[in-house]
Amino acid sequence: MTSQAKVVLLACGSYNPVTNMHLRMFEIARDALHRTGRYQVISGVMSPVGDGYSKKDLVPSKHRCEMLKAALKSSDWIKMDTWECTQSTWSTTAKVLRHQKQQLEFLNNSTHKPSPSKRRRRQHNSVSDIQENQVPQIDIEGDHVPNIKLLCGADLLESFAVPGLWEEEDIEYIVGTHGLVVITRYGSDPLKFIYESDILTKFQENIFIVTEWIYNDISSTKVRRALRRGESVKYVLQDSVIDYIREHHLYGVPDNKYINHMMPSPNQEGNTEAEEKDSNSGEISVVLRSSQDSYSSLHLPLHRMSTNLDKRSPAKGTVSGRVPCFTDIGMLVKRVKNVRVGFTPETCV
Ligand SMILES: Nc1ncnc2c1ncn2[C@@H]1O[C@H](COP(=O)(O)OP(=O)(O)OP(=O)(O)O)[C@@H](O)[C@H]1O
Ligand SMILES: NC(=O)c1ccc[n+]([C@@H]2O[C@H](COP(=O)(O)O)[C@@H](O)[C@H]2O)c1
Repeated sequence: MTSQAKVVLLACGSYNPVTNMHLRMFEIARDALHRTGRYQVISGVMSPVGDGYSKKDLVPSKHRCEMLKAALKSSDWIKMDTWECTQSTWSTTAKVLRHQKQQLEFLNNSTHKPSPSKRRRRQHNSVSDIQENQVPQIDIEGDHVPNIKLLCGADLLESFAVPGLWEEEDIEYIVGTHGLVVITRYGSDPLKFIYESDILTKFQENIFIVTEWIYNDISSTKVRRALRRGESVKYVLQDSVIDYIREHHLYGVPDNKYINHMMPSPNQEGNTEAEEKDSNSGEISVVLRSSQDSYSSLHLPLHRMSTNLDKRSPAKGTVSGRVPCFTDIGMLVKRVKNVRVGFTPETCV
């Protein structure tokens, strides 16, 4: 029986924001590699691009990392490495691969896992609270350093042909030394693309194309567009990511439109009280009527409101005519399930 080659899958991307498809790519790739019987995938690493990458609508890496961190709670084998996004300038993918390779060699040569040096700790300060994820925990057994393969969508492979985007020597290093696992994407024809490229044909045996039969053309661009328009992205992103986006008002999420689509995930329910304590700028009580026609009141911290209420003199009381828009109230009570708001449009200005 031949021994299986150990593989680490590395995916570089903007993750702006991370989608379920970014996570699924790892599952699809691992299944495909395992099916061959030749590989054992021991870990997955996601490396978010740094802020120096001048891509339209790229939100700061601090947010993208926090969203990734939240999303990766659902995986026990995919980790984030924040090295790339804490560099002062944009790092090419070849450079990220070199760094990952060094890390693995270091791990392999030492009996102890590396602890971040003081310098690294300083570098990571800008990305709050994600230190525990910065060095992916990879268990290496045996003498062989695992092979790192770049995991990507077919569009990334096809971007190799964009003039000036990739250095030829980088492509040679990525494909020749490491290898690619390419997930098919709508509208792409990776086999034809490889056929048309001399350099890719040369290293063809290092390119593993995986057809995603459960076709899904989620992209972060489409997600950002939906968010901007106040449309639902539930089941496209992890609930924790949706929660984060809403809390930090990323991607132009409207405060007050189509709010039913932005209902909180179950893990956010019950937060209201904590947020009240948070508030140092007063609160407002909103009277609510449940479907059983019983009434309850909800105290809402003013600093969460996107209304014209005068924060300098917050008066505790019922909603008054100073709340500018009915749907703002919908926003305010969004954490209460099965409740109809028991006030009238007169509360709008
Ligand atoms: N639906 C998908 N199918 C296959 N690969 C995908 C899919 N979505 C993203 N990828 C791949 O995930 C990697 C990281 O994606 P990245 O966040 O940079 O792109 P994206 O989701 O296409 O974002 P954007 O729309 O902002 O360009 C890339 O290799 C990309 O090809
Ligand atoms: N020359 C290069 O190394 C090169 C060029 C373009 C994109 N990339 C990387 O590809 C990933 C995805 O980029 P896009 O989101 O622009 O498709 C990013 O991690 C980016 O850094 C690398």
